[in-house]
Amino acid sequence: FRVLSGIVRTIWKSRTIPGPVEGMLSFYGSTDEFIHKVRATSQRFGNTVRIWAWPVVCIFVSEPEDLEVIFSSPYLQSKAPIVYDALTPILGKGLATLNGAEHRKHRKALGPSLHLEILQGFVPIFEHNAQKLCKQLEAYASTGSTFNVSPLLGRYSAQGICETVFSTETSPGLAEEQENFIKVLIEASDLMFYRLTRPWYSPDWLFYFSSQYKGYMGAVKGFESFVSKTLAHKVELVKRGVTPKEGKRKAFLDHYLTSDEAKVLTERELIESLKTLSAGAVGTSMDLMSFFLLIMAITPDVQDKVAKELDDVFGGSDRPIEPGDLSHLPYLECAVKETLRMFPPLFAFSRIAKRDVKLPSGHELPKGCVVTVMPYTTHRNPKYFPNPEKFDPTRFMPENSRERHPFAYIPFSAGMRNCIGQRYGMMSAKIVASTILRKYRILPCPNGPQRLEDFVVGVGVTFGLRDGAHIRVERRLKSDLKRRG
Ligand code: HEM
Repeated sequence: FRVLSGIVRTIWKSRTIPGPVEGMLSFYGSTDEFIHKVRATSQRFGNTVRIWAWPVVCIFVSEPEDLEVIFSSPYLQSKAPIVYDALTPILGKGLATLNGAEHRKHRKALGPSLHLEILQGFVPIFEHNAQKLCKQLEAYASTGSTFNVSPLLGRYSAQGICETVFSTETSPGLAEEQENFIKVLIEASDLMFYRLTRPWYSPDWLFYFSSQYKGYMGAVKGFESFVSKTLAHKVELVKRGVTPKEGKRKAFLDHYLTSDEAKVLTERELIESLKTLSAGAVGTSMDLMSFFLLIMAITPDVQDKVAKELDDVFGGSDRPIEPGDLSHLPYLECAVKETLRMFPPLFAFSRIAKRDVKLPSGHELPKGCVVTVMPYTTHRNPKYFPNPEKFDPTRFMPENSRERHPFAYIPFSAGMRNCIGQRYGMMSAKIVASTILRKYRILPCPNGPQRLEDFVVGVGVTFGLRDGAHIRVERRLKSDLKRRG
């Protein structure tokens, strides 16, 4: 009775918030259309929209003043089980899915092993993997043929996770399992989305009858097996006192296992959080970089400015990128940020309201509703981003962004549940972007999109290009540099 009366109360209290009468059904249709429907809904009903998802009440919030309350209220920090339970078998019971004291414990334990100094040690790893990717591009540059760069970016990110988080080069005999792990990391978003959008498959015994059961469970097992075996090997090395020598780069785990925080999590908890870190990193980074490269292909003026900046820093040389170089690439950084504004890989994320919470916009979030934050709509608010459909990196130049509301731009969320991999993700993206653009000019595919509005996007757990980024590449010549003056 208490559950039922709680549901009725939530529905009753949310009745004044505008929204389509047909609720969730208004988004029914292909996933390509989903994001356009979400935008149309917010254009029609405003920045706070109530969506019935019987019996759940979902409230989309996108006004920065309201978001400030959402990111800071202690009553709005718990993940909605209806969304996150479906992701847990692959994502793990780690940072992204835990709540309250458990969440704080994991955050405190893992945060120090991802601080800036440690990340800077990852630069040569990203650089090396970006060079490997460029070698693969060479074949396409010679023939001028069109290809899908997204799987290569997925591999770049997944390989990066293996080396920066697990330092797999010191884990012999796991090559086959690592390959499987990389495959699952690249496919994780699709696998999780399949189960998330089919709530009737939530119980394992019903999911057993699904056509995806075997593939999904194979992925879950592969993930678990790689993470636990690599961890066991690392723990053994630490016990024997075998740690990377002074001056040699250390992976996340090398730091964590020898740090004061190492005893905070049990082995099981660490395995779960490692799964979360890995699954959280790859799909998002692959989507971000796919959008970025496709945008470069269709905005040659922006691409030229990025290339000019790279030439200024590297002088047309082949020298490897160093940590210090990254702060001298402000325009590249702005272009990556603008990509995240227009196409935030996590276009939405949710919390459950533990109490009624009043928002500055005047609406009240009733206890029990699912609060959904929508970076995709927030980032298209013309009050903060005039002409929002235009790709314009200069929006993020300090002189143009200083006065902007801090919660008008939230690709990595904000507050105590913001993305723990934000700096990692930006660094990895800037390194692969700069390595590619130093060597190659990106061109659009003749039959593919020539304008941003032609992009065919698809929604999964992350938001990406439905068919990947199909591009062509051309080797940059020294004469390009001179021509641009
Ligand atoms: C570059 C692309 C990335 C984007 C756009 C992104 C975005 C986000 C967002 C919006 C959240 C909040 C999600 C929510 O509240 O449900 C989040 C959380 C998280 N992200 Fe990222 N992320 C990226 C890369 C990464 C990377 C590289 C890692 C790991 C190295 C990572 C690990 C995590 C984790 C563990 C959380 C959960 C944090 C918590 O709840 O305390 N992400 N990310």
